[in-house]
Amino acid sequence: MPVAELLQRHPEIWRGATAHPFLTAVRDGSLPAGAFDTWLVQDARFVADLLRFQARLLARAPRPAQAVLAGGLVALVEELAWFEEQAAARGLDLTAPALPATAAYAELLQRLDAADVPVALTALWTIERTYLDAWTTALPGAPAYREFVEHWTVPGFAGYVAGLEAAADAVGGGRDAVFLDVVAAEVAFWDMALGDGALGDGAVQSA
Ligand SMILES: Cc1ncc(CN)c(N)n1
Repeated sequence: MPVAELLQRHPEIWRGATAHPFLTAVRDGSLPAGAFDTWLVQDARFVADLLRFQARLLARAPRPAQAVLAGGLVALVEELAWFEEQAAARGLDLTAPALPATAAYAELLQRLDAADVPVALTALWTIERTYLDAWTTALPGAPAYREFVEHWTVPGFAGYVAGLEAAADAVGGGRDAVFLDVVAAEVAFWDMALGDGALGDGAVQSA
């Protein structure tokens, strides 16, 4: 099954991850800066975890998937530098401990080291496709967050996600279980930033 079919097979959980209240609040400007900052610090940790996962996946990837994975690794290193700049500008401490959703996502990535390559590639495509579609939902972004929304919706990122899709399809990806695990981890990650009730009671449940 092509990986893109997974989106149609699981529309509700997909919508929960890509039209989350965190994203609509980024779009309309109602997201408190503190909730965004919590999310930003945790996402920097996630990117570091993803870089390690992807490096391990590249080491065992089939020849046709190497270029897209290697290109993605370089982009993640640049992304980490960008997070460091943003954190410095906002006065954030990137050494803050991982919150539970971040730690759980890191554990999922570690478990995927033991999964076969089609499953791991499906996971990586799901991670990046979810992120792309989520930030697309937040377009154009309220002025306070516009720079971030624009950063994660550039055509180059969409092209990278398309490359991952082709790599996953070429090895027969399209596995429901790992797709559902990753999307659940993405939902939990958005929820985490709203965990202190940043948008008021019931905001997370209304996803
Ligand atoms: C939680 C999450 N998921 C995905 C991405 C995309 N690299 C990210 N930065 N953070």
